[in-house]
Amino acid sequence: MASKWKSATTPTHCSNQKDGPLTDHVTRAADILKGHRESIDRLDAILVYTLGERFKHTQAVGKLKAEHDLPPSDPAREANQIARLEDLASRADLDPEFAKNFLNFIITEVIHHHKKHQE
Ligand SMILES: O=C(O)C(=O)C[C@]1(C(=O)O)C=C[C@@H](O)C=C1
Repeated sequence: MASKWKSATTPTHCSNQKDGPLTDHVTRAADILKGHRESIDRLDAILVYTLGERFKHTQAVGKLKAEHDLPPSDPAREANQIARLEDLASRADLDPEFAKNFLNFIITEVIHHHKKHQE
């Protein structure tokens, strides 16, 4: 039975003979897929290390806020960050709505950490 992957990479004009043009296409597609996946893995590592760095700073901010009795959240700062990220996202060919949701997701976690500092 033909797999989903095979059908997605097999041109309609391709012959089904063993070791023929079909094999070439499949091998080429597998190489291309491997290259993309290697890039994706590198970029995922960058994302994880970048987030780790960001949380180091926000943990320090959380401590500072707790020590000085400052509120965990700063809606004005968040509005600026979101506007800036939406602009960056459009220039980076990333959906601005996705960028906004992603930042909000992270900030929600940060505020949760900040509140723990204040307990
Ligand atoms: O800049 C702050 O005051 C933070 O606490 C950091 C941060 C953020 O994660 O960027 C988190 C919560 C605030 O509402 C705004 C921004």
